[in-house]
Amino acid sequence: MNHNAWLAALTGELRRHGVGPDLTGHVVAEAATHLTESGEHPLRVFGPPDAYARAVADSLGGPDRRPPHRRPGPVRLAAQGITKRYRGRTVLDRVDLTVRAGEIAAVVGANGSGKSTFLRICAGLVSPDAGTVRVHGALGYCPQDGGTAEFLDADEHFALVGGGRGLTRDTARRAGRAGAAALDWSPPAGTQARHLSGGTRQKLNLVLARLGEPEVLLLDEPYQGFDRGTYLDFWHEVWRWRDAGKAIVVVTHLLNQLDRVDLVLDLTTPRERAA
Ligand SMILES: Nc1ncnc2c1ncn2[C@@H]1O[C@H](COP(=O)(O)OP(=O)(O)OP(=O)(O)O)[C@@H](O)[C@H]1O
Repeated sequence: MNHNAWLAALTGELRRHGVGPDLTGHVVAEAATHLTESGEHPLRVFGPPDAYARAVADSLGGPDRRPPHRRPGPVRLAAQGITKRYRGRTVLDRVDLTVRAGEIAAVVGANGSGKSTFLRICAGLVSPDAGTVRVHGALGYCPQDGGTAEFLDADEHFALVGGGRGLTRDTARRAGRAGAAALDWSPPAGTQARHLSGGTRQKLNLVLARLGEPEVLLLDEPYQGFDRGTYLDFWHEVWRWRDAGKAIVVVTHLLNQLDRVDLVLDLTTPRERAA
């Protein structure tokens, strides 16, 4: 089955599973972009179209809904009045978000609405033109892509990033391997990151973001390339972290019903909404 046949089958399966036309378009476009960029085979990355469509449908509120919301704790992330312009175009216009310990916030919006830019500003990687970000506690950031070093294997990543967070080599390796196991991944010793599939590199990114148990987690579409089982494992992990008192921000396209999270920041502009 080639890319186009797989994408056509995915479109049909998503509709058959009751996913609306807009979201189906988003999901198929995301998958197409990932396949074009990675050059990987769809069956290897996403599995059969029916299984992937079922995972997406589940994420929209099947039987596997989030557990009850616990009482949130102190403010961990406070972004106020965030404004960013690129080449005279306003990408973010006075955006506010406050996330407390024990809360999950989703950042949603159309392609190019500034979701990644907002997260990068919260992570301190990009300066806003106006506004402030205050983070209370350590911060872990999982980028949409990149973020791994081509010639290092998983254990070397754990040691390097863990070392930066005050963990010994052994502790970092144990924590990294436990995080990987929670995503159903056993990193092979000696396999450099450049030889991992796109989805597995994202698992590595996610595990690295969590090393040292930071209080605030910023996750930029971390599940791209995950198969269905890993995608569901991912949400169970996010809920576990939330219940352990972490403040979590997830950029996502897939959750327009958003019943798995506590807060939603929608960056769609009124003009885009009217279009
Ligand atoms: N460093 C940069 N220089 C110039 N323009 C940029 C830069 N970074 C982002 N942009 C522009 O800002 C806008 C928002 O980009 P961003 O990646 O934050 O959107 P997004 O909502 O995350 O998109 P997507 O859903 O496609 O991932 C886009 O028009 C993008 O081209």
